[in-house]
Amino acid sequence: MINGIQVKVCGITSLIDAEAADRVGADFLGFDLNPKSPRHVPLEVYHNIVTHLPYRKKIAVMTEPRKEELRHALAIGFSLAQIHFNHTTPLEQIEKWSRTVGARHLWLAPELPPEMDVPGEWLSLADGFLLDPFCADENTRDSGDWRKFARHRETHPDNLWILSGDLTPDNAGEAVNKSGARFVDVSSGVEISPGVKNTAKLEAFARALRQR
Ligand SMILES: O=C(O)c1ccccc1NCC(=O)[C@H](O)[C@H](O)COP(=O)(O)O
Repeated sequence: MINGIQVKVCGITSLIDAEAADRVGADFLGFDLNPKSPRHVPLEVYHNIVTHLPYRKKIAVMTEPRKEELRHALAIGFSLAQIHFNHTTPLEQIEKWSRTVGARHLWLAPELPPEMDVPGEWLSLADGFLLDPFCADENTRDSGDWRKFARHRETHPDNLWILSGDLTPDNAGEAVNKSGARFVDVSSGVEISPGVKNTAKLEAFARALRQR
């Protein structure tokens, strides 16, 4: 927790990076299990890392997983699964993911078009939602997308709302202040290359949250 904000550092691929994230105050560490991701972490490496950091919450980051993959992730010690999926995914599929691990072990990270809100029928299926409120147009970022995050958080306080997507040391303070987020997720904004974190950027990110 940094200045009242919970932090997840995602895309951890090494013990060095896990320890650096831990030192700056990350509450959650995200491990990408998608083999196609440049941040993919093989399970042997994951096991080696968590042996040294057993007390941190570990998130399995997955893209539209099969039921068996999801079940396996929880069985080998991940605290919960974060599923990335397209907004057109049928409700029955999301219900299956939820039934497989239980809503309290599930975060959903839907790719939503800017004009689309999280559908009401998804809310009971997962504890948390990652909402990426950034949009291509810099000019509308301030007025539209921060409000979208804030609106979800205020309207549905029983869910955990996690601000994610393109957060950096430069924009984290403003992002939190304008969105009202109490939980942020950062990955590429604290890297020197995909899957390799940078201690100075992690420290700068933490400083931005402390000084906001
Ligand atoms: O990081 C990836 O390569 C990735 C690939 C496929 C699905 C999800 C992926 N990453 C998720 C995350 O890193 C974070 O949870 C989050 O979306 C923030 O990422 P960033 O915008 O890089 O801060």
